Amino acid sequence: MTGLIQIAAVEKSFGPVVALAGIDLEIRENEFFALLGPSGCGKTTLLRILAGFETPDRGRIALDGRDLVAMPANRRPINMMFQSYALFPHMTVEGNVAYGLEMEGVRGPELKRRTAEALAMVQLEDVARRKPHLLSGGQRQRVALARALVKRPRLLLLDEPLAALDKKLRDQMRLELKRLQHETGITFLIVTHDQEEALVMADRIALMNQGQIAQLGPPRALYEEPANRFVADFIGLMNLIEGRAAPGGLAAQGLDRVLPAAEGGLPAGTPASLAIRPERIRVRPGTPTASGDGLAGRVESVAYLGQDLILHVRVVGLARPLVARLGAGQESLPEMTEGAAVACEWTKERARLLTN
Ligand SMILES: Nc1ncnc2c1ncn2[C@@H]1O[C@H](COP(=O)(O)OP(=O)(O)OP(=O)(O)O)[C@@H](O)[C@H]1O
Repeated sequence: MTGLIQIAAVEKSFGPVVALAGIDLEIRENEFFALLGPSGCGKTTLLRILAGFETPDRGRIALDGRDLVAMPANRRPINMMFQSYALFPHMTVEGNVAYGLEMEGVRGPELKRRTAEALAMVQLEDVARRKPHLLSGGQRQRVALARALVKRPRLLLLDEPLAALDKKLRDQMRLELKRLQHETGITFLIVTHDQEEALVMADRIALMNQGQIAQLGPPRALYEEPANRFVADFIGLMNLIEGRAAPGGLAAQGLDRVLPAAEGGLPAGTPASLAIRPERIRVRPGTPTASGDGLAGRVESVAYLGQDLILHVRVVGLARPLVARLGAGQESLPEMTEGAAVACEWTKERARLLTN
């Protein structure tokens, strides 16, 4: 895949507030890209800069190698779908979708054909003559999508596109958005604070924190190989145990031993956190063997989540209980009750040492 958008050293402040503190990023042709991060991390600002609603203080942005910052918003081959959808209430669905094309001077059979195509793409042919207030939330969103896609932009910006929908519809629309991206071949850039949404939909994710990119990569890399504590904590559930790097793993604070972890080249003595996913922890009833690596603990709580069981295990000396996720098929489950003595273990390679 080739580069569509190049963002280099982009900075933006609002008075004393630094919204973007130096962003370098390439968005590729035909990819589904997610800007993910907590509220206030700068993702909407970056989206608005791409759309042309804000100007960066410093840095360069190019589309197909051409400077984008100097290009007026309405000349950019970029469309934006707003969180509020911003539909025209007095126009029909069809009218809303056709509007952008009419503004570009498209008329007659071509206007009809392209509008019909866009409506078919989001399965709204049946309600083409209705006004927006007679549509469900999901249908309104499809109109907004059709309106954004009909002009065939090179880049479609989506600002929290699923935020206004209920959970069931949201799950459905995730797949729908992915299908639309695939079918149209248009590059999608979505802004979301919902990590699950980003993991499910995106080809690549830029996880942002305080105006910077904390990690950029495919969902799997962010989940399996978080670059730092912030990423580990933000994506999925993660146990983080504080201590210092030591030969073989982490000399844990509050424990008189080294917990197994891949050292990742950290010199012994460096302050670090051991990161281990709940599904990587094995929990056995009973106490650890003297020679084993297991940590002795007591089950503090048990929660059934359909397929899985989430255990909180209190380990004397550790600041927080360990969270473990067990498949519901395991034989030892009947013994996992509150107060039960258990041993928690993991393979060295499954745990990583992270700094900052
Ligand atoms: N027009 C503005 N004037 C002043 N401050 C702003 C403006 N726009 C954004 N900010 C500030 O810049 C920072 C980044 O905001 P931004 O909206 O980009 O974050 P975000 O990650 O999209 O958050 P959210 O998910 O809450 O929208 C925040 O501290 C915000 O208050």
